Amino acid sequence: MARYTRLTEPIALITLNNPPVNALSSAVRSGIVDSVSQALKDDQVKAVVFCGENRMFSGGADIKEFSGSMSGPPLVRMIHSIEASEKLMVAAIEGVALGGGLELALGCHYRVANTKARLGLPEVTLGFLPGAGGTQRLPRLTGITAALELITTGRQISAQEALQLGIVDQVTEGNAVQAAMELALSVIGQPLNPRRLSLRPPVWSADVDSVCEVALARVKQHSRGAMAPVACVQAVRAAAMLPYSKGMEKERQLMDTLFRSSQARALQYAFFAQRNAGKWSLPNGARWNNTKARDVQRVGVIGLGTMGRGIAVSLVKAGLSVVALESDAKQLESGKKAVTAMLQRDAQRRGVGSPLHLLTFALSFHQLKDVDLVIEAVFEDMNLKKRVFSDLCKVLRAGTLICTNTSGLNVDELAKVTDRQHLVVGMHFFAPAHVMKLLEVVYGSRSSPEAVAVAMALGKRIQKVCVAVGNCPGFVGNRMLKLYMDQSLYLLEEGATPEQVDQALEEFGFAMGIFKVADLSGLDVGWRVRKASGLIGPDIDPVNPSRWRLGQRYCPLPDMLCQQGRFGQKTGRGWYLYNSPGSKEAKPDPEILNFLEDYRLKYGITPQRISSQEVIERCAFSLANEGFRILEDGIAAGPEDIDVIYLFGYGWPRHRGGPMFYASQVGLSVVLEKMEHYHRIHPDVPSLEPSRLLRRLVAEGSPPIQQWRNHIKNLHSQL
Ligand SMILES: CC(C)(COP(=O)(O)OP(=O)(O)OC[C@H]1O[C@@H](n2cnc3c(N)ncnc32)[C@H](O)[C@@H]1OP(=O)(O)O)[C@@H](O)C(=O)NCCC(=O)NCCSC(=O)/C=C/CCCCCCCCCCCCC(=O)O
Repeated sequence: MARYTRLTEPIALITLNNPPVNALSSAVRSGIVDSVSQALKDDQVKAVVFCGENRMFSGGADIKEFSGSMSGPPLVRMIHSIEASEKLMVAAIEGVALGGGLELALGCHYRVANTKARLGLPEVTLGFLPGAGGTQRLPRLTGITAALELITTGRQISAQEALQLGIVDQVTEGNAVQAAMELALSVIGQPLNPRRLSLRPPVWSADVDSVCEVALARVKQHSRGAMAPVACVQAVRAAAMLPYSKGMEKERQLMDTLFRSSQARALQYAFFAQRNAGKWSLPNGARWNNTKARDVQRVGVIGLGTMGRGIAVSLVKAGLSVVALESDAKQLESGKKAVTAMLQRDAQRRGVGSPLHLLTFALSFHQLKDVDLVIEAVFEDMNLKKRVFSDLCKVLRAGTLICTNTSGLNVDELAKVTDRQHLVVGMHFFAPAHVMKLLEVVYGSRSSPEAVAVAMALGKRIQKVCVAVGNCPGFVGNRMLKLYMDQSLYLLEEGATPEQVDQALEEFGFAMGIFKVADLSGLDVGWRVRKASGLIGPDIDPVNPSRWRLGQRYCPLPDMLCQQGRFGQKTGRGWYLYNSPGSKEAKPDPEILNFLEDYRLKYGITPQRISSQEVIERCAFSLANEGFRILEDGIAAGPEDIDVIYLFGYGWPRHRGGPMFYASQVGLSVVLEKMEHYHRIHPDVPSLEPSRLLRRLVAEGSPPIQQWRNHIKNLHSQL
């Protein structure tokens, strides 16, 4: 777990050895403590170099240990004794030095990093702070402003930036261990006290208070309701005001509060859920580790509307060769301009060469004949997509995959018009596609495991967080979203205002309330979908539209807004009022309040006082309830996948883990009770009826979320 090597020079090498990321588990810490004591006992050893196996310094403390009882040598004490040692300690950083890994390096007297190394203190993303002295040592090296930024965001930096900030003493193109040894030999015998960061005075300056206030305002705005970033500011402020030992007391106090908090548990769950999503499995037993993905080099993108442009940009940025196709010359020209500009801007920002040579624009399907995979991103219209699919089959090679970028259309129905149903999968990108991290990879009933593997691998290559999901209307994300939207509309009918609902959701942690999101996306989008699905037709009275459609309660409010030309931000009016079309600042609109009052009067609805608690319960629990149905139906492999979709595609606050995790934290019996209560009051909303799986999990004693997969398996085997 930590290997001790006595080198011929007066140097000992301690190699952290805990693949894949050399996390500082209890065994690694024990190994380090033993190795350091061995070095200290050896009179010939004048210096110790720390490094990591496989050119990976350390990914930090072992996150898995946080959910159990912590044992082994405490990290804080271990690092302190390394720093206090009378022998020279040097960190040789390759790969990453993150969290406790960087804190260990900060305890060393010198730090050398390879140019490709990345350094950071990402603890805030796990719900706590760099609690092994990081909040006190880093500001003493970089000053308070840089330390605040790094610790409150968890941003990883390059070795070069670390050098500029004074975090490392030397950067080398070559082997960091070799460079660290050379540095050690050149400084052996020099006094160590100036190198011990804990001996440095507080980093006070006259503007500390204002700097911290600005940082506090920033973190409160960026991560609404998250405790850890606020605690990080408080801890760093202590480094500016207090001697090291007092600052460490403050760090410890704050850590004690955060460490077992529900937010920390949620964020650590999210960390593993995200990694777990890549380990996909299909109901037929095919899995990520028993299916090979063949290589994709050349991709066709059909349609250069908003989605197609974003997809093409993502592919090219990842080094793939792209043929982008449009149906008419004018659209092709405007798509070409937009994609080119996006790629050029990005290359400029990142200081890299333009990748435009990877991109070809085309008007004829024949130019797609050599591609390995096609992503169709035309308008969301089944007939149009079917036409494209059958035209494609005339020109593509036999083994070429056809993927459809759809937000909810039936992938099986599309596959049927092709000569290769096994090579058809859905790829549901989120807008803007070059920015949003989520990709739902949708397997149809005939999709081959290999096709899924290829789509998942391609998604990963373009740096998406990919989740494999089954085929049903809306897949996972939009199927759940519909119920969330329905509930928020019913709340308006019953007495709430858009700003009241949004405020409750934003206080819960969403970056934006659902009505603001709807205004941003455009209310006309859903209107078109409802028209296409037969919910709105010529038989509906536009003045007194029915609140009952296809056998259930229906809220016509959004349709009525669209009839007034209120499409959201783009028209300057939607659920909110905007200064001008396209402007982003949403203001409450008195017209909407009157409109809602008239509506309630017209339909004889007595407005109720709706509390924030009811908003959250009806929206969040409805999401989770549908999530349970999705699990029952086998559309998602586990609750973690659903949560990852909500975290990366729908703005669910990360410190609440995801809708399924939130339900598990609130308590499944509470969720069940609430759903029963709301269903009793609203029997005309069938989706409020508690799902079978929720009932079953409660009957089985509400097992922890990590065990739900087993219960689902049992449920399926009994069906
Ligand atoms: C950049 C990475 C390191 C690598 O990325 P990549 O190459 O893409 O690989 P991944 O797929 O992400 O990861 C590969 C596998 O490794 C697992 N992994 C990664 N990092 C860790 C880790 N740190 N611990 C455990 N496991 C890890 C990952 O899950 C993958 O596993 P698998 O293959 O899927 O099975 C990237 O992984 C990355 O960014 N990692 C996380 C980096 C990070 O966040 N580090 C910070 C960790 S936290 C930390 O270091 C904290 C330090 C201070 C702690 C002080 C403790 C004091 C305790 C005091 C307690 C006081 C309160 C007590 C009160 C009470 O008792 O009640």
